[in-house]
Amino acid sequence: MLDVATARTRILSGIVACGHETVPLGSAFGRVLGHDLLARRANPPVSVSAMDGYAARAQDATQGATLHVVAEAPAGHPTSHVVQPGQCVRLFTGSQIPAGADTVIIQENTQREGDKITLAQPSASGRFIRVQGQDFAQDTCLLRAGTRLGPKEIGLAAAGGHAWLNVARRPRVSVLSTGDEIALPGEPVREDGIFNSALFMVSACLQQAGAEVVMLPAARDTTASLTAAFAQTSQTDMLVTIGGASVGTYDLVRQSLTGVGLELDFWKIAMRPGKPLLSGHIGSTPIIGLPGNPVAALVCSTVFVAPAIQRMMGMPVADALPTEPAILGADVGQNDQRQDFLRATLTHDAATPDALPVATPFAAQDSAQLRVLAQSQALIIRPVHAPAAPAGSPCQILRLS
Ligand SMILES: Nc1nc2c(c(=O)[nH]1)N[C@H]1C(S)=C(S)[C@@H](COP(=O)(O)OP(=O)(O)OC[C@H]3O[C@@H](n4cnc5c(N)ncnc54)[C@H](O)[C@@H]3O)O[C@H]1N2
Ligand code: MOO
Repeated sequence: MLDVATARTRILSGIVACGHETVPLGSAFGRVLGHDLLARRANPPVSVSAMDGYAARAQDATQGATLHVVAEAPAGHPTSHVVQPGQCVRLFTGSQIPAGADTVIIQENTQREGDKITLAQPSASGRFIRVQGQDFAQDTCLLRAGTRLGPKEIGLAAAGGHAWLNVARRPRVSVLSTGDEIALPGEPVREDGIFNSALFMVSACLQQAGAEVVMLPAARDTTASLTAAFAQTSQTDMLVTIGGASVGTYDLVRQSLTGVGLELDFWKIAMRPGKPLLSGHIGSTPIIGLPGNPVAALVCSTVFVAPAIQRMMGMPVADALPTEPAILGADVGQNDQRQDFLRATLTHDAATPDALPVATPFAAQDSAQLRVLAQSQALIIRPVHAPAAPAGSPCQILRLS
């Protein structure tokens, strides 16, 4: 069976980036920048006050000095007055610093009487002034191509004067669950029926990665039903199936996909959970067949499918899994020929906050146990044939979001 690292590399190597489109800034959250973004102008565009107070010449702003208030310049209403010796201009946070002034005296440090202020403290040159371009100069590269746009990146793009952004098109991913026993939550369900947790869980994982997900109605365990469902997916950038991937008589996904032109890359990998994973393509469309056990479906989505979607959007995704070091919180036994991904909690020792997190595996590791999965913050990765390891040993983890 193929090892996990090779399977991931092979899946990612078959991914081609989607094209770009231009979207309004207000719709750009979560998207990935197509080009480097340069500042259209400096921020701040002129030197402004960081406080409510008075602009003056620092050499006049000595303790006990009295200055003449000659103008008022609210933010958005600059004055053309040039500050002369003995003068000051009343201004507010964000007001442009008038010519001639090089310091701001905060109003708490002044006593005002009519058009005169007396200073309780001196104010040095440059004090409380945000100089032009303090944040960034015009044409500074604010964000690199491939950056995912979260709230702070959106704010930076706005500050740089961008109303529209060139972003990667969101890959459209069809997600098809299979199985005669599967019912949608809320639907009338047979006594032996199983709610379709994997469809919603996998779809959420892929949406989090940036995909536009099309959830198809579940296919029955027949070649005819599966083939009819595949016919609905022609306008898709990727097809992800759930279930029917194993060796049972009614596990018909692989055969049915072959009937509609699947070129299989691999089927079955040395992974637990996730053994019957299938990868290939129909024409230029990547096809991933996830195992039906819902925990296996999510673990495989996290390890293989979400990074493939991120690569389609031009994000930098390494072939290697983004693992981190941790300390085992419980003894673990010897591993067999499948790389294990143990559901685990993560805790941090408050006494030694710089220490590695402690990853404690749940005793229950069945790949149908969604409650254990929901309580897990990470997967402990146990290499193939790893020897037994006691609590306190180093280990590698993959964080779950
Ligand atoms: N003889 C063998 N049996 C199995 C093997 C094997 O190697 N030899 N592999 C096991 C492994 S590992 C897995 S994982 C499962 C995967 O099987 P399938 O991909 O064929 O999945 P199904 O048989 O369709 O379903 C398995 C299990 O998951 C439930 N399920 C399916 N879809 C959903 C869904 N959308 N939401 C929630 N639950 C779902 C289904 O009811 C079954 O209980 O095969 C093992 N067997
Ligand atoms: O992938 Mo399966 O869940 O290993 O049992």
